[in-house]
Amino acid sequence: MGDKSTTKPAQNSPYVNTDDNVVNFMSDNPLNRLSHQRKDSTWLATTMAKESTRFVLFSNLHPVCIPAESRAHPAKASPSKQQHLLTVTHENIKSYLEEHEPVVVFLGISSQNTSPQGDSGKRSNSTQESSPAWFAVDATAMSLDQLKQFDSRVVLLAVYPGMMRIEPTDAAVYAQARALLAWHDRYRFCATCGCIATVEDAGYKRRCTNDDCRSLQGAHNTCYPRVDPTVIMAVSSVDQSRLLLGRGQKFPRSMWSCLAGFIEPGESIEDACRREVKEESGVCVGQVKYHSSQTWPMPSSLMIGCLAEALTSDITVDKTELDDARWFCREEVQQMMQRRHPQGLYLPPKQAIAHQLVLQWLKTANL
Ligand SMILES: NC(=O)C1=CN([C@@H]2O[C@H](COP(=O)(O)OP(=O)(O)OC[C@H]3O[C@@H](n4cnc5c(N)ncnc54)[C@H](O)[C@@H]3O)[C@@H](O)[C@H]2O)C=CC1
Repeated sequence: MGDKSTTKPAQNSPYVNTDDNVVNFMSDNPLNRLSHQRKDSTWLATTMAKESTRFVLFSNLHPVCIPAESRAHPAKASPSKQQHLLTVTHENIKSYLEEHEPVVVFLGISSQNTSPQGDSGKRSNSTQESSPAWFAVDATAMSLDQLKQFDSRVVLLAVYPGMMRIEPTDAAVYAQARALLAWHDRYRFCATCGCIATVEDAGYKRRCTNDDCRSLQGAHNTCYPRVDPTVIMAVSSVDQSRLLLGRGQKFPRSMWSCLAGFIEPGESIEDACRREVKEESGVCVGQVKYHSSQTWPMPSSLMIGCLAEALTSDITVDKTELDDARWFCREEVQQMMQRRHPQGLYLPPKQAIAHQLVLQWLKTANL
């Protein structure tokens, strides 16, 4: 599906994915995950203890961040609201690890030129080593005062919209770490037999402690981190002149977005798009084309972004799912995109795949 050579749109389709490399926010992870090292406990222990190794911290699944101005080049700093993940050394958190034995997840090894930013200023000189390793730590048992001892400017970023403020260079690392820590937070017990399940494979597996448990035989999805595929689609009207947008019940009052929903077991992406749009808005959808994807670690979605064509136009809103749904003409969509809509209506920010799908629709709609 990700292979663009196999996803070329049909001739005469108005949808042409002009961006060969769609890189959404939280994509393009700069870390090499080195999955083959996850079972090597000796290597992991040695790597964790290295001076150059960096630990990112989460408290109640909120990332511990510092303002982006702390970059090495303040002149190029982003607006002050931007945040970096705080990183600390093994020396900084050794006693916390020993005392609390928190969940620790190995994230990967950074290459020298692409490592995420956001050092606390208190870590050791990592430039001596070309490829520092990165780990994520559940630091929930640390008080805010303890966290502030690493850096007095630390903040805990809320999930949404807080995480939109994470610097793009750190965003994929945040997503990887949060998705895994959120999984451990909810799956402490074996889903097959209910016994305690312990962390294995550097945080990428949980193992049931009951020797008779069926989850210990074969590949069991109860042992591995969840990824929940979720479709999100920009639905174009039959004549391509309008876009279908909806308002979720928990959305800010004036925000509209693409319709979205979880893929059900045994369902294709295309079928899920058609079902979700029909259920939520009553609109029938025909052609569905893949556009791009976005990890959405709240807690474990993989957003599969599509461009779709409606076959019908009458709308019947499912009020249990949506507050409202309606067609918007191109001019209105542009006004919403540029935040100059007369009624103050707007779209999700550029970090959300919904925004990118609408942008693509604006670029390619055949008007
Ligand atoms: N990145 C983006 O641009 C956007 C992301 N999203 C995300 O897409 C996801 C789905 O959107 P909505 O349907 O509007 O969410 P929602 O939160 O309104 O609906 C979720 C409901 O779906 C059901 N459900 C079915 N399978 C589920 C599963 N595997 N996990 C959790 N709930 C499941 C539950 O009843 C739940 O209440 C949400 O996580 C939302 O945050 C939604 C819109 C834009």
